Amino acid sequence: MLRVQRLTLSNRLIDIRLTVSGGESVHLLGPNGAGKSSLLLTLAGLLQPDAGEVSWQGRSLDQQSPMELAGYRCLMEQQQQTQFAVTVRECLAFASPGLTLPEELEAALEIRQFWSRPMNQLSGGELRRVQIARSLTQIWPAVEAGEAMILMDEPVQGLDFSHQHKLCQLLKKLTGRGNVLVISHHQLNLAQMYATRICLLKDGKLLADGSPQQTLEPGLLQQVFDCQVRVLTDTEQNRLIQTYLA
Ligand SMILES: Nc1ncnc2c1ncn2[C@@H]1O[C@H](COP(=O)(O)OP(=O)(O)OP(=O)(O)O)[C@@H](O)[C@H]1O
Repeated sequence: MLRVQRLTLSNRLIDIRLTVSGGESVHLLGPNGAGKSSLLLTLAGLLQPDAGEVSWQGRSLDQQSPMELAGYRCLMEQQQQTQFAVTVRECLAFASPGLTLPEELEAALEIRQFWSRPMNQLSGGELRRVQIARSLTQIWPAVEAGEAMILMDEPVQGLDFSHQHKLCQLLKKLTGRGNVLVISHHQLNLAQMYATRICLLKDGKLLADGSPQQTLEPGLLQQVFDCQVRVLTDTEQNRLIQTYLA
């Protein structure tokens, strides 16, 4: 279980409280600058809060060495620069020496076709798929055991429609094993399809935390995004579809 108590980080995060149990998939939504990346970095133990605490399985991250954290927690950051001409194979081998790419990662991310290509010659979406694979392979034993904390900052950015869904289906499968997922992005439709919970952030504050039905609600979305949002329901699938009204 991931637990966040009264987390404050300058004016970027204000009194955030959050508990995420194994098997939950929490999607962070909010406008640019809301605090999603700051929250993910703090959950990962990479940013030290001014106040409050992040704990995993009852132990504060402060009590854990970088080595221990690296065994069960991954963070795929939003901006990942690749200046080096290492191949995809070398990049993955560096992240997880001796590990062959798990078949279920390949099925969703389809990166073997780039195996011998230099990282700095991939397209934006291709590179993102490799970066997702690298993040997950780094902690693969914990993922397989259902004991991982998977943090992803806008992993769907740049992915085509099909790979967005393949990634979300993969993550759903992984949380089904008991792993914790906290992911940020800007796709309301993906959130309604794949989130078990949605957290709406604005100006560093957690404005709402609940199921897709509770949070993808026109009044709340208007408050968060400062624009009118119409929420449509696909009655055949019993799914919500959100549409922005100009
Ligand atoms: N290194 C930093 N030092 C100080 N302030 C920062 C830093 N990085 C981001 N901020 C500020 O913190 C606030 C939250 O930024 P953050 O990157 O967490 O937002 P976000 O919700 O992830 O935004 P986006 O959707 O644009 O990625 C913003 O006001 C931003 O300008």
